[in-house]
Amino acid sequence: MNTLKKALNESAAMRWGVLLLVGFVLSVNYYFYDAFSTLKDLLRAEFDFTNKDYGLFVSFYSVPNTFLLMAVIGGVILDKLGIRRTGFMFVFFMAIGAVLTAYGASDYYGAGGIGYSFMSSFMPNYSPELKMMLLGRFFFGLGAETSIVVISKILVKWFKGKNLALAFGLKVGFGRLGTFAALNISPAVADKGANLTGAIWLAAILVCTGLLAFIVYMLLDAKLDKQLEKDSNETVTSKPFSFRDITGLLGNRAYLYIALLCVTFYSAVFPFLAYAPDFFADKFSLTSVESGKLTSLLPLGTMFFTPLFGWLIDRKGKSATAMIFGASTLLAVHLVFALTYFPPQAPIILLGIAFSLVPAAMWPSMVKLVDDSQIGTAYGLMYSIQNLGLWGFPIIAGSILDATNPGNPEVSDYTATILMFAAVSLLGLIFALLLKFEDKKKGFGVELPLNKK
Ligand SMILES: NCCCC[C@H](N)C(=O)NCC(=O)O
Repeated sequence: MNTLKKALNESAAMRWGVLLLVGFVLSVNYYFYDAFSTLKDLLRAEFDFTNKDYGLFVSFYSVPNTFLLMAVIGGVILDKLGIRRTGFMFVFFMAIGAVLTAYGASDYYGAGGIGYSFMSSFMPNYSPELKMMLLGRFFFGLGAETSIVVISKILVKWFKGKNLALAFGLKVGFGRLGTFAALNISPAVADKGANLTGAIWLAAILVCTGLLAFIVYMLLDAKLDKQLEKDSNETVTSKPFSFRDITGLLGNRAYLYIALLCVTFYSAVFPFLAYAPDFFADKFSLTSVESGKLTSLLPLGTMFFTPLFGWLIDRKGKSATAMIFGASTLLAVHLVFALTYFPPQAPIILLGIAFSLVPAAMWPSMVKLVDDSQIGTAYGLMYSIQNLGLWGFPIIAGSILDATNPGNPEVSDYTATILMFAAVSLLGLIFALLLKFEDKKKGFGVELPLNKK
């Protein structure tokens, strides 16, 4: 930099302001993802959604990221086109997807609005409403996952060398804030079905305001680049992308174990969360507002615990042990949910601890396993692998639920479904143990404090 003026990222106020802006984009992303879990019964009543239809809707988020490898490709595009253009494009996709989903659930569309007859013309087993909502969820997912990768890169740009780990922990906290808000606001706005479309439109409008927030961020980003005398194309990697980068990563056993822990652990949490309000409502005879509030204890706890555990792991290390502890707690909680009528508050708090420990330990551990030049590809690949689980398990859960509750009753027995989540958690525990053994054997230093590489 050849100017005496302080660059924007040198100002703490600016850095935390940027975190607030992009944190908001992440919050609305998570809000939309989770806004439907408390509406599951209302979707059944209004649009005749079976459990499998609902599972399909949840899972469509992951279709572009898994089958089109969009999270990996998004990472490569990010390195080529830079933060502003990639971020705008993918947050825009998120907004389009959210609006299409809300449109699919709207009265105007249901009364034969634009696209209704086309959506009625194929696959008659799926309603035109479901098909339009699936299309929306597809675009939303396409934009949402890569926008998380973009936000990670933004944090590195502004916070590298200045509380980066804390910034990452707070970033997860912003995501959980979105989930917490969705679980409380969505059922209240839906008002037992009197305003179902209003609740979905609210979620879509929030995503659109996220796009506005991102545009404001772009102005700051451009100013910072100008100050740092970068060209308008921003930082780009000179190294061309090669598929050998991916095979190389998968050949690293420690990376493979952490990716497999990622897919199994998150598959036993996010798809579970999509069913949790309905599960609690059915098992403990709660209203949708009460079960939404109960489920929201989970993101509420993780909002505070994740930055705290991140801060501890930075200083004390023990990441692999933290992942083992988190995965075993998840397994115990699912067994309690499936097999007992133990009051759910305590297990939910334990689940919150597990759901803070594993993310706080897992994501930063990557710097111990792969070279800095491969971090983007490593995260992108891990997201794509993770999305395979986020795609498959909501459908599997819905299918098990349909099979064990013939006739799509209002109150369902979730025992077999939750036992399936327990089995997935057990796999996660096995991968966490394998990671610890591999780290011990090869000496990556996963157990060491993060600031000592
Ligand atoms: N919004 C729900 C899906 C987010 C998935 C994302 N790839 C992820 O893993 N985020 C990390 C986290 O702990 O939320």
